Amino acid sequence: MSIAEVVFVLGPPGAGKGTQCTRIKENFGFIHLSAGDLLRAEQKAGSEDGELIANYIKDGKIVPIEITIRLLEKAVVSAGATKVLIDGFPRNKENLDGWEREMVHSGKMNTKFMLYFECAEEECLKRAMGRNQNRADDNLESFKKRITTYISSTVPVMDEFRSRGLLRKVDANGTPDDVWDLTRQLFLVGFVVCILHNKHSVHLQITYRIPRDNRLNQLVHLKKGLRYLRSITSPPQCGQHHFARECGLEFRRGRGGGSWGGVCWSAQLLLYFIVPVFVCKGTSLRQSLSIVVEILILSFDFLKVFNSSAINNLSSSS
Ligand SMILES: Nc1ncnc2c1ncn2[C@@H]1O[C@H](COP(=O)(O)OP(=O)(O)O)[C@@H](O)[C@H]1O
Ligand SMILES: Nc1ccn([C@H]2C[C@H](O)[C@@H](COP(=O)(O)OP(=O)(O)O)O2)c(=O)n1
Repeated sequence: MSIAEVVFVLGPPGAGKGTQCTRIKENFGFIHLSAGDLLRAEQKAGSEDGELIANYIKDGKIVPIEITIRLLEKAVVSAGATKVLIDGFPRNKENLDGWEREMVHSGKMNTKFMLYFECAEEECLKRAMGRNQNRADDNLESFKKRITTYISSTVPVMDEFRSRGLLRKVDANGTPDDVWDLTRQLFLVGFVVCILHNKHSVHLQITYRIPRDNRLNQLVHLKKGLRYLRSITSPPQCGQHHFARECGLEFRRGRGGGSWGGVCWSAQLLLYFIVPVFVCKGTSLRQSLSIVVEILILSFDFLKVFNSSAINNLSSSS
């Protein structure tokens, strides 16, 4: 069986993690595991850890990792899933260390990235109080404790993912539909290809959809790819006027200056949705097409760096 690819989902209590996870599950074929739900179910099933779990949850504290990891592993294995969302985990350093020790280093699962739903505390409180799921911890006193635990224990774990370049932040203050619009973009990775040809040349337009986070790494990768492409094709023409400049790999300095901070906003916007257009000219159509194939292979490689499994949209017309 292939190794499960895991996306963690975090954010303050009541931010709407579960709500968005349901949509991700329906649209992108993930299974959704909520660490909190698994713990609550274990408690209700009357397990020997039941009382301990109940006390931790009421006090807004984080249950010891041995219990949580056992439940998570069992759920992933029994679902036989390869794309897994784990909501509400890792909640503290102990959770993260346990996960890496038991799951990652043992080769059982791969961590893809962490999705972070950022939402104002008052809004979270309002949502949690209106949740109506009869939860023992959806009261003001428990909520305050959960927020305190979130700030002291969970935020450092998110910082760790940020420093690894694996944190994808979503503004979760809007309506569920607004938040979904932002969330889905992070999973839409792929490219659309349009091929037009005549006798000797092939006009190839590739539209990439890549996540907005970690754009600088993408830019570096893209730079390498484009340099290579320019060596095998005529210089790429550009579907978007800005792109010409970016293909030339000149960065305008942002107002902030500095080395990384200086990469300008337009480059960042471009990386969200890139439309390079290549005119592939060979001595024959066959030769032009072989160049096209090479570009496509490179495009796949390019996307592998992000979420190759999510390549979801490949079409061609001629
Ligand atoms: N964007 C949103 N705007 C308003 N209410 C929301 C939003 N997202 C979720 N909710 C509601 O807020 C409550 C908490 O959402 P939930 O997904 O359970 O949060 P979490 O899993 O982060 O604790 C639920 O009643 C849900 O219907
Ligand atoms: N990794 C985890 C996840 C949840 N828990 C416990 C402690 C949390 O306050 C409760 C509820 O978590 P859940 O993710 O369902 O809810 P909120 O995001 O806090 O609304 O479960 C835990 O101990 N360890």
